Amino acid sequence: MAILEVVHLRKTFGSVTAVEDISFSVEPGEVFTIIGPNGAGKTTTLEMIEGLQPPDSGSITVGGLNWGKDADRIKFMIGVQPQSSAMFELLTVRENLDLFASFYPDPLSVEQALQMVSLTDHQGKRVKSLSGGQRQRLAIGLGMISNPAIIFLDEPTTGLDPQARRNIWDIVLMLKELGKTTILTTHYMEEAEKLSDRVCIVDQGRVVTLDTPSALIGQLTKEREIRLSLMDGEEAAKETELLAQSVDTVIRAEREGADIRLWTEHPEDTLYSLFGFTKERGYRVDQVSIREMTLEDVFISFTGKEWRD
Ligand SMILES: Nc1ncnc2c1ncn2[C@@H]1O[C@H](COP(=O)(O)OP(=O)(O)OP(=O)(O)O)[C@@H](O)[C@H]1O
Repeated sequence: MAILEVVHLRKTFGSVTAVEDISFSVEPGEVFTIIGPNGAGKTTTLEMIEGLQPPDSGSITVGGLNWGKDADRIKFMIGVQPQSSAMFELLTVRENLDLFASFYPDPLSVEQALQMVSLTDHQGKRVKSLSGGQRQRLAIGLGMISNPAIIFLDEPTTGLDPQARRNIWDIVLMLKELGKTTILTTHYMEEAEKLSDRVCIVDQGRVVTLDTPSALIGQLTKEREIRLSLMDGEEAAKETELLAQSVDTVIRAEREGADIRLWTEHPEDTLYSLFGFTKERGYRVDQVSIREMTLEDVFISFTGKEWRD
């Protein structure tokens, strides 16, 4: 049974329709990621699920319960990573966790929470002196302190350096190992691709597609991009480009200086033909690569918008 079910959610603010029609369901233990352009309605959707905003219409079921009748029980089932403004800047990491733990009947021990978010060594530091990554880990620890079944992480890695982002990824993977359900939003495609069991792309308040990262990528055309760079300069590249354009398996080819890019559904056959030609001419190939499609290509294909990082 789904642990979270959202059916035909809609929310307007005056003349602005933030969420037009959003439906999805999440299975227990999944990492479910919502991505979308700015203003797509992600935060509004999360806030409705978290009980912070009432929807205009539609229904939300959390573990078989709904906000209208079972608000108190739902509050104990979900954990929300608070914005940093919800933390007490002058209290230490440990004191913040202690305080949040006191709100719940059966919280994790502070030691467990510290360990989960790798802050044991920093427990005596005041929040105001934490690094961005440590702050964000504390925010997740505060969201987890009630030992909820579902945790909501709204852009937990935005603005963090690559190492700090990886530390958060480790926490998400650990939550999965513990059997928790994670609802994530992110602006980093690589992160969505790596961590998510399923990805839901929303645009203009609607779900435009929803599936596993590999199924979403697999829906795209089978076209692959080959990049080839020749050591023998522009003239050699021009000739090779001309040859490439006459190869049956090549859909199109472009050249910039000594670099050639071409698109094909049959990379192996195409490379045989190209290498046959360069070998015959005695041209030396400096670099060759085949670019795989990524979630970013899926995003652009479904929303028609460039991704911003
Ligand atoms: N309280 C509000 N009052 C008026 N308009 C709002 C309010 N909250 C959100 N909106 C509008 O609703 C739309 C969706 O906003 P939302 O914050 O849900 O998008 P988002 O996908 O989370 O965007 P971002 O990636 O920029 O955080 C936007 O046009 C936004 O300006």
